[in-house]
Amino acid sequence: MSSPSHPLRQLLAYARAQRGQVRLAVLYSTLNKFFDILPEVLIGTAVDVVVRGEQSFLAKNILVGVGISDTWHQLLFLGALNVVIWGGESLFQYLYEVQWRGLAQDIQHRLRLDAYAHVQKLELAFFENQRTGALMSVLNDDINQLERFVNSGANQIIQVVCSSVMVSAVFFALQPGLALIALLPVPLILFGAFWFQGRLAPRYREVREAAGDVSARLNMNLLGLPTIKAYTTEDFEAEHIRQASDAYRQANARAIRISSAITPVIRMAILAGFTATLIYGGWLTLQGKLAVGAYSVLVFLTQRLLWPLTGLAEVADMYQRSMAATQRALGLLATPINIAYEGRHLGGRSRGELRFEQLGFSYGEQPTLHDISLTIKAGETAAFVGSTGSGKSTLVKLLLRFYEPQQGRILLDDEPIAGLNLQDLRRQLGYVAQDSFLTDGTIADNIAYGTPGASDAQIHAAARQAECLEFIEKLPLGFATRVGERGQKLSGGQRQRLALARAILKNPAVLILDEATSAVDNETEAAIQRSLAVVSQGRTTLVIAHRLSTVRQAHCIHLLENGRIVESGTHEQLLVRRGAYAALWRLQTGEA
Ligand SMILES: Nc1ncnc2c1ncn2[C@@H]1O[C@H](COP(=O)(O)OP(=O)(O)OP(=O)(O)O)[C@@H](O)[C@H]1O
Repeated sequence: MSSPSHPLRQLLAYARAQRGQVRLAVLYSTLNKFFDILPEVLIGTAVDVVVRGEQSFLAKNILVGVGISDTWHQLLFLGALNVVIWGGESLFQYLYEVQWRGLAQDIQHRLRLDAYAHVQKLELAFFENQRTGALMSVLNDDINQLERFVNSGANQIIQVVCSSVMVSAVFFALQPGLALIALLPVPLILFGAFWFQGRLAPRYREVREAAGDVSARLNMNLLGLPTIKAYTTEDFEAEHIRQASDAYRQANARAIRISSAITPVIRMAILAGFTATLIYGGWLTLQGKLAVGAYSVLVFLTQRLLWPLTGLAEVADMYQRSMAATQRALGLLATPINIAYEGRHLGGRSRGELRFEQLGFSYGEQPTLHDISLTIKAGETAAFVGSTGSGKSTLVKLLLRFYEPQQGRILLDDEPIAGLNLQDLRRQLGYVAQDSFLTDGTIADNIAYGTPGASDAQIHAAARQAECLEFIEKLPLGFATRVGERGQKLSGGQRQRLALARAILKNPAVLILDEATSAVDNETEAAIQRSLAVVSQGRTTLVIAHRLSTVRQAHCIHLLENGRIVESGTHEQLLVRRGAYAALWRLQTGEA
C-alpha cells in the first residue's frame, strides 16, 4: 500500500485538481451517516420514555440541564426530531450522490482526455509494439471502471469509518464493557478484508488484461473482414474470438470465487460480536446494570456497527477492480514520450533546404539505413527509387521524425531538425503516405484536413492540381460526398489523389510523396507526372517512385539498395553511367 507507485496514490495525486469537490463529497457523506445513525438512538430514547416516563433521559436532558417532564410532549418531541433526522439523511444522501458521481465523471473525463492526448504524442515505435484494440480498451473500458469505485466505493469507506466512530462513541458512553465485546470482531474483519483484497488484486489485473485481449482481437478481425471473407476463415477467426472471450470468462471466474467468499466470512465474525452483545447485554439488563432502553440501543447499534463492515467486501472488490484498471490507464499516461515535441519554434515558412548527414538507422536490431548523406537544395525535386524494402519510406519517416536516427542527422535550412519544435517542423512538411488516413467526413473535409478555415475555392484548386476533380465531379454529392471510414468508399488511387490534394492545400515548404505502387496505368502515370510538375513548383519535393518514368524530370534521383544510396544523379547522368539505374530503366521501358 505504501509504494509511491500504488495506483490509489497515483489516482489521488491525479485527482488533486478536484480537491474541493472531494472535500464537499466527504462532508456530505459524513453528515448523511450522522443522520443515519440517529434513528437507533431515537428508538432507544422512545423505549426509555415509555419505560421510565417522567424519570426518562428526555425528562432530564434535552440540552444540558433542560428537560421535558410531560411524557406525551416527550413523544411529540421525538416525533418531530425523527422527521428532521430523516429529512437531513435524505438531503445529504442526495447531495453526496450528486457529488461523488459528478466527481467520478469529471475524473474519468479528464483522465480520458489526458491519456488520449499523451498517446497521440507517443512515437510510432510505441504503437508498433501495441495492439490498437488493447489500447482502446485502456482508453475506454479501463477508464470507465474508475466510475464504479468513485461513484460508491469511496462513500462506503467514509461511511463505514464514520459509523464505526459514532457508534463506538455511543457504546462507550452507555456501557464501556459491552462496547469492548461488540468491537472485538472489528480487527478480525479488517484483517479479513485486507487479506482478501491482496488476493483479488492479481486476479483483477488478469481480468483487465484479458479484456484488452478480447478488444484487440475484435478490432483486428473487424479491420480484416474483407480478407477473412475472401479466405473463408470465418470459423477460424470465430475460434480466436472464442478463446479470447473464454480467457476473459476464466479470469473473471477466478476473481469471482475469491470476491464471493468475502461477505460470508465477514458475516461469521459479525455473528460472534452480535451474539456476545445480545447475551451479555441481556444478562446485564436482567441484573439491573443496564437500562432496557440502553440495551435495545446497543443491540441495534451492534448491527449498525458491524453490518456496514460487510460492505467492505463489496468495496474491496470494487476497489481492486478499479485499481487494476487505473493502473493500466495511469501507466499509459506515464509512458515516456521518446521523441519530444518541445524545441525551437520556427518563425515563418522555411526555405526548404534539406541536408542528410551520415544517417544511420535500424528498427530494433535490423539495420535499415547506412551512411546516407545528401543535400536537396530549396525548391528542387529529389527522387528516391530502388527495390522494395530498400529503405526509401524509412528515409522520409526520419525527416518527419516518426523515428530518431541512431547515427547522423538531418538539417532543414542548416538547422538540425532534432532541435526544432516537432509540430513546427511537421507544419513545413506535406506528407502523402503510401496509405494515407482519410476521415469518415466528406471529400471537402478530407482535403481541408490539416488546413482549418480553407475556402471552397482553395479546396477546389487543390483538388484540381491533384487531378481529382474528374472523379469528384462524378460522385453523387461532389465535394459533399462522404467517403466512409478510412475512405473505404473510394478506390486506392482516388484515396491517394485526395491525400495529395490535402498536402497541396497545406502549401508546405517541403512536399513528400510516397507512391505506394508501380501498378498504375498509363493514364494515371501521366496524371501523376502532370500534378508533380505543378505541385513541385516553388517547394522542395521528395518523391518515392517505383516507375522511373514518373521521376525522370527530378533534379536528382537517388537509387537505394539495402539501405544505401548506390547511385545519384539526373536521369541522363544515370543512364550514361550504365549502372544499376540504367539497368532498371531498360527493364521498365522494355529495352532490355
Ligand atoms: N516499423 C518497422 N519496424 C521494423 N521494421 C520495419 C518497419 N518499417 C519498415 N521496416 C523494415 O525496414 C526495411 C525498409 O522498409 P521501407 O518501408 O523503408 O522500404 P521501402 O524502400 O519504402 O519499400 P517499398 O518500396 O516496398 O515501400 C524493410 O526491410 C522493412 O521490413
